[in-house]
Amino acid sequence: MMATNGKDDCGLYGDVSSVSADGPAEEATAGPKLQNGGTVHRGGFTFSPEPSFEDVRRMQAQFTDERDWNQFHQPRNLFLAMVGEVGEVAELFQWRGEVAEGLPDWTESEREQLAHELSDVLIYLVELAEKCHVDLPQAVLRKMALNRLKYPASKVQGSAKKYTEYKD
Ligand SMILES: Nc1ccn([C@H]2C[C@H](O)[C@@H](COP(=O)(O)OP(=O)(O)OP(=O)(O)O)O2)c(=O)n1
Repeated sequence: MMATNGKDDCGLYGDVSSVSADGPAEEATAGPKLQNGGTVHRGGFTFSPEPSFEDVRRMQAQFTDERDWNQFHQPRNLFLAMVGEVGEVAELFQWRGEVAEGLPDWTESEREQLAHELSDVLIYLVELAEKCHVDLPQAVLRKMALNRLKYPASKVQGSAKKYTEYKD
């Protein structure tokens, strides 16, 4: 069972009524059509349902407490550590040219290295959010609702233009 924040689990798209004082547009609350009991399958790949962000927050808090490292884990340090790990992800991609989805030309060892570096980024991101008191899972829901408002599917279909480039 996934851990919660003691808040109502309001589903994948949450209560986004706080997005706008005028109330959310229909597209913001509905979200994309979901298949197979709520999981969108794309390219045959999905994540495991666990651990949740809250699980990761708790495990990292335990890891740092056990080492008396919380004294070093202020927001700025965590942000810099996260950026450093993003740089390590960049190193794995640099000089390779374009990389196809699923990384078919990568060795198992290279894939595992990428999994490690992406995990480092996530671990620091989750701890940074914790130390800044950003409830990350709910913040993601609110931001995705905003993204759907900013980029209505009917308007931007097949175009990668920034929302500021649309005239109306
Ligand atoms: N002060 C620290 C040091 C490490 N970690 C944890 C969080 C990261 O998941 C991982 C980062 O460890 P390293 O700094 O050793 O970085 P790498 O694992 O990427 O090693 P390397 O830089 O050799 O690739 O360990 C942490 O929480 N706090």
